[in-house]
Amino acid sequence: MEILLVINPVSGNKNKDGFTDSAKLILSKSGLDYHIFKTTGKNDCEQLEGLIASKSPKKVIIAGGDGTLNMFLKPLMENKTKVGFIPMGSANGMAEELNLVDYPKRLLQKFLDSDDFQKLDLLQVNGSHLLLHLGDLGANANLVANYEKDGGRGMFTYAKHFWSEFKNPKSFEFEIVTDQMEYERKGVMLAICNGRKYGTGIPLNTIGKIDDGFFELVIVKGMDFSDLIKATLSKFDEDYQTENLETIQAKSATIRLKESRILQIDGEVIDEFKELHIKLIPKALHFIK
Ligand SMILES: Nc1ncnc2c1ncn2[C@@H]1O[C@H](COP(=O)(O)OP(=O)(O)OP(=O)(O)O)[C@@H](O)[C@H]1O
Repeated sequence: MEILLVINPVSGNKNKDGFTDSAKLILSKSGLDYHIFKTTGKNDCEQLEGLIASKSPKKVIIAGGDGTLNMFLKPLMENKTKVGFIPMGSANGMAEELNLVDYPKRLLQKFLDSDDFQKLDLLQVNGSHLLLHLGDLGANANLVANYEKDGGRGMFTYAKHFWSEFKNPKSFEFEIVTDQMEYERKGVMLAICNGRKYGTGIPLNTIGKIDDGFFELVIVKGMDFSDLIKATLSKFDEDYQTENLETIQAKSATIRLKESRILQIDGEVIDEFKELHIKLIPKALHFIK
């Protein structure tokens, strides 16, 4: 089979009926053999593994949020499948990173037409969780966890939790041992970056590249209102600098915390951890350009 189109019908609280109809039209016109798989929220990864095994699709194109793409990283990596991603989530950090800012229909057409691909690095955390874009411990992970627990959704709920977490973030101590150096540090947040920016466009570091064979640990030592303003404005100005950030580049690292903290990866809460072992897997995902 040529094309497997995966659609998360609930990501970003966006109705995908219109997109699904347009996609069927585009795929039929292309004359390519295709199948559409709508995720259900249950055993989706196993389902995709089954579809890859039975139908051997040349390309898998995923429409959803960053969490949807993350769910399928393992089989996509293991099968060296060519992947396209149509950002239709709430935060869309990957869209910022990979410049996927076109209309969904146009992105679909681009992925159908192109055979060119770029090999992206992935990070493996504690031997099992894969990270494509960004993860963190501390203030932002707490924000993601509280937002997920809250019955409400949308900007207002997000703003409420953002404010309660970031107005007075609590710092914590940790030790980092990379393939190069050892560090003892304290901060309100420790970010694990394969890329550079949050979905809001707020950059965490200026050196990260998603295919350079390195990842970056960014220690946010403190955060005040002027930092947030500077970070937001820096969307337009890459010269964002603050003494509150320290960037450590590595190929592998162990992080030891004094107390367990929540870890979020690509916008999804994973669990609480006291120790993290991070390893870069170079050129693991074949991403259609
Ligand atoms: N049909 C479905 N019903 C309920 N949940 C679903 C369904 N399909 C997938 N999911 C769940 O959706 C989550 C992934 O959503 P995703 O993160 O892509 O969207 P989002 O949170 O709206 O976007 P973003 O990550 O960009 O903020 C996974 O936890 C997955 O299990």
